[in-house]
Amino acid sequence: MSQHQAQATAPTEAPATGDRTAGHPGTLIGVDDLEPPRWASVDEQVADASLWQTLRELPATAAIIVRLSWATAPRLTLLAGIVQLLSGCTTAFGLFATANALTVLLESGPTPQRVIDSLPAIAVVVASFALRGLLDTAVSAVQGTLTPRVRHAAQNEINTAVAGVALITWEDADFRELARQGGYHGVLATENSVRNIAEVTSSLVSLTAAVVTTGLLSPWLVPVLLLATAADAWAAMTSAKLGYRSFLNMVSRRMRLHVVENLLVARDVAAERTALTLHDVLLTEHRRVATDVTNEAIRLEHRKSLVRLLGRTLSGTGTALAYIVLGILLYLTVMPLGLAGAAVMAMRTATSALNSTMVAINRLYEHSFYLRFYEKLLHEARGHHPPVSEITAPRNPETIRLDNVSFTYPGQDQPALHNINLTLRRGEVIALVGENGSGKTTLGKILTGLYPPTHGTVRWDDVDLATADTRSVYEQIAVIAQEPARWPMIAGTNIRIGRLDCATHDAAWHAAVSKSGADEVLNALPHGEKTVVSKQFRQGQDLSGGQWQRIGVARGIYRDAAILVADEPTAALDAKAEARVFAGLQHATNISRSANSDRATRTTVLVTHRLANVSRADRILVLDQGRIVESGTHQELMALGSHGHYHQLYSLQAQAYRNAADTL
Ligand SMILES: Nc1ncnc2c1ncn2[C@@H]1O[C@H](COP(=O)(O)OP(=O)(O)OP(=O)(O)O)[C@@H](O)[C@H]1O
Repeated sequence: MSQHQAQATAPTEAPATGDRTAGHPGTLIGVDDLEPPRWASVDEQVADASLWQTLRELPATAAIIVRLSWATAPRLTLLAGIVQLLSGCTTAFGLFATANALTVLLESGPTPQRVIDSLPAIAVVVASFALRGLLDTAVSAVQGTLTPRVRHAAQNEINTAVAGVALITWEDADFRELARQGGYHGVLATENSVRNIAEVTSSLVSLTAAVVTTGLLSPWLVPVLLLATAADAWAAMTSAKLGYRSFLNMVSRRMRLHVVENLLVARDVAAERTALTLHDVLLTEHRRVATDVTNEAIRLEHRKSLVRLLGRTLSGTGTALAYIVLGILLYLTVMPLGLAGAAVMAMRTATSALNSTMVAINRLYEHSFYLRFYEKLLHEARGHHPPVSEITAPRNPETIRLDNVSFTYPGQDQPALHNINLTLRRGEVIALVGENGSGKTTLGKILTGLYPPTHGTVRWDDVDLATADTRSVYEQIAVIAQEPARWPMIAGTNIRIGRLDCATHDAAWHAAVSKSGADEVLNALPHGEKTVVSKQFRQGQDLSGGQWQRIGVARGIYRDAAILVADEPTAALDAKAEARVFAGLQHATNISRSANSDRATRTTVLVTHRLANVSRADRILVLDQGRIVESGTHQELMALGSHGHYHQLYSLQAQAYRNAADTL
């Protein structure tokens, strides 16, 4: 039995109610090891890079942040840099001043006199501390203004890049996960990195001052101090690297957890979750994966503790060595006692500055990994933007022509469409029929330019859509989806969302709501079209499936587009509403839809299994396994006789109605 099977059949905490996943070969999802995303395997190379290689990349990380910060608020960035440097310089100055005061205090001679002699030096120390306090306040104020702006800019950059990707990109699960992780961890890392860079700058200045002071007092002390730091640096960076590697190892487990967590709370599966008594199954699966994740987190912490222990031991040895060297210098009278006091203080300051530098560099180093998500997401998203083109799609095209079009979904072996040749003419109502999975929805997306064909061309008049500006294409289309989007807004906006710039109650609005039957839905709502139709809000309410479908149809008609694809627009409608919608769509094809519309007619593509409704279509295309196998009017296709696909499908449906009528 494999380890995974063993995990699946013997979950760590099977509830008393019984573990229904235990009988599965594998897990609830069905496969245990979900393949990690592509970008995670690329990042493994990053996690395996040597410390030196990664250190060398830190300036590049800083550059990303400085660029972003500069682009967001150049003056504020400059100011942040200046106050941070000044604050570091003041610390350095304070250190020199303190060393000076100590040297005077510990010199030989009567104590009262030494105290009096050191007063000016002590005054300088006090002044430097006061200035440091002021500058620290300035640093916080500037940081507090800059950091949220940088985060906002980073989020905006990501949103803009992600919003612009071609529709087909969302078919790629790796990209979706990258968008989720990069959008969260990456943006958070930009904010944190701004702080870290500021910390690194200021602590490096203090560190330099402390090391220089120590070196001036005795150059022998510097190498041992640096040895202590190197050990700390190694420990901090090794532990960051371990953390990142563990994150990558757990990516697919966390994805699985995310899926199960969503299922536990998602409203759209709540009824089935309850009726199928899935709570225990989901909880078991969650516990099983969460146990793996927790064990890994514990293992990681143990490994990190070991690394830290080793680092501390080495760095403690380095510090001890520094004090031994100081003792030897005193013993050999190479260094007078007066200077030794200052040296101790400088060494303590240097150690603390080294520590804070290391902590800051380490944090920056940690965040640099997640900044990669940010950069990678930006890069990938921009790479998936449709090319910019000067060519615009024709308004209200006369013909839509598909030549030898084939289409395969990303990551699939079998094409969903094979070698389609087809011409649609303006004003036609075309019905796409065929069995489940025959390619109807896919064909609708290809001829509207939503998906690019894998082979072949789609032309609107003479313009190849592959060369056209996509926005100009999408402005010409309306899609009534099989399951229309349920926008979490008021009912009216749910209808107008495809043409928000239009007047509120024009002729197009009335046509859309009456042809779709959405008028009845709006009338039944407590606040009419102003009713919030989303349970995401406390005052919101939901609609039935059929009511949503009417809203979806109204939205499609209201869009007033040259090409309308209605994909199963009536699947959830009652018979009366269905007849009304089909009549409405047919009618909407042949009339001018709004007073200010310059289009005479539109092209309508109907995808449906309700064959009684397509008999009046101008042309019916029958698809089978991704190919058009028949084409013609209802009469022509019925004339092909009982061997014809359409004839068979139609007769089956008609027979079902006749049988039902006979039994009454
Ligand atoms: N997003 C997708 N990724 C991969 N394969 C897909 C995807 N969507 C559909 N397919 C596959 O492409 C083929 C055509 O699907 P399509 O949705 O176009 O069929 P359809 O005729 O509209 O089906 P139905 O009548 O059930 O709505 C099917 O084999 C389906 O499994």
